[in-house]
Amino acid sequence: MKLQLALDDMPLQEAISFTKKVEKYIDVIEIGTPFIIDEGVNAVREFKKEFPAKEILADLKIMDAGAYEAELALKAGADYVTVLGVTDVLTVKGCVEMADKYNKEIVVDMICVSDLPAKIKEMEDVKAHFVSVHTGADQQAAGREPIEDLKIMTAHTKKAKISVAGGISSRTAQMYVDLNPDILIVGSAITHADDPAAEAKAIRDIMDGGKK
Ligand SMILES: O=C(CO)[C@H](O)[C@H](O)COP(=O)(O)O
Repeated sequence: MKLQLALDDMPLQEAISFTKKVEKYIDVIEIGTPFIIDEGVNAVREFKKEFPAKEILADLKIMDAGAYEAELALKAGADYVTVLGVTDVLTVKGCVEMADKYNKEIVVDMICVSDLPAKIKEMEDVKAHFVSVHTGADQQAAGREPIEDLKIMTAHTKKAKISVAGGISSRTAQMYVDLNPDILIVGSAITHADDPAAEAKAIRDIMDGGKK
């Protein structure tokens, strides 16, 4: 199981300095959607240069022009690019074909997907590499969390790898780890912590005590 750090709300240089404080606990660095809106795919390029041993996810949340947009991030050095599950399957297909060309992977963000089992099947039919449970920031503010969707996801996914995001912290990580996703995604619990390294270590320790 990998730990993905989501960087959403820091400028580039601050995000690089921040990541140095927690890098030993994490496997994947996510250039989050607000971050990439602010800095562009150049942030992917800069992070790949600074952290060559880490995998980089570009959280583009692609909605159209799948192949073209995915290639922008893949060319910049992304190991993973996200596309939205709510979009047309043709867009996902375009992303997957482009990622395969680069030998990289597409993560389908299932935010706002209402029929998860049907969408999982559709995504697996086009050979999406990952399906990702996601309770968004606005949904979290209304008291929602991703645990029930992760249970549905693990029950219905046959081939794709699974990641999960949405307000996960050291307080809640165990119940997600128990469901054995391939990637656990944590953003604000680490980036907004009083002691980010301690929070990242606490989550890593829970993961290392769980299934790998
Ligand atoms: O994709 C995102 C927001 O759209 C976040 O990066 C993701 O939800 C992880 O952050 P947090 O742990 O704070 O929820």
